[in-house]
Amino acid sequence: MSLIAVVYHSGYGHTQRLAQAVADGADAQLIAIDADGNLPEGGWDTLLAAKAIILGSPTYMAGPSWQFKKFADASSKPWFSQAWKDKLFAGFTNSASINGDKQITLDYLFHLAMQHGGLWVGAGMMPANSKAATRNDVNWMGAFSGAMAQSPSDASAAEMFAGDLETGRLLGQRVAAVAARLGA
Ligand SMILES: Cc1cc2nc3c(=O)[nH]c(=O)nc-3n(C[C@H](O)[C@H](O)[C@H](O)COP(=O)(O)O)c2cc1C
Repeated sequence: MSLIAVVYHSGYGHTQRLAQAVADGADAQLIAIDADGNLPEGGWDTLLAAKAIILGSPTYMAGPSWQFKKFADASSKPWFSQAWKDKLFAGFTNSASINGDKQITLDYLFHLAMQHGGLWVGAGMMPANSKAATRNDVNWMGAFSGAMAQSPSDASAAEMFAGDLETGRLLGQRVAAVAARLGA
């Protein structure tokens, strides 16, 4: 089975929970970017070995956190040799507002993957946008380029919406399925 890595930052635990759901769906290895923007020992080696890299960050001030951006800038080292070329990539984000400019974060993750010569796997989920839709439905925010989650500003990570976690799990599952189909 392909090695899939989920590399993410989370300041307060919400994106961490979403990352865990994505990793569960992909049977992936989790790599947490720490509070100083650094990877744990062996993190870069795992990313190099991975067939697919799933990127995750909370949306802070209309973009990824600075810790995630520090990781992204440090990935200029594998970029120089295009060491991540042709890997599969996907992305997810979480923020307090329903919109909150989450799309900008997903777009950033997409463009980072493109700089690395990667192949992007989108959400591939229909939106839950009927009158009957609730926040516990899969893809209730109707994101197509990745998984979005909303954590109200006064909600703990333990209170995250089941639909968002399931959306993350399904994104991970899709990346694993695409990797298997490509024989990656
Ligand atoms: C510095 C900072 C900036 C934020 N900017 C946004 C934002 O632009 N849009 C939004 O909807 N929420 C914003 N939030 C709220 C976070 O996205 C939200 O609390 C999220 O659940 C945090 O995820 P985490 O627990 O993984 O760090 C911001 C929070 C912080 C601390």
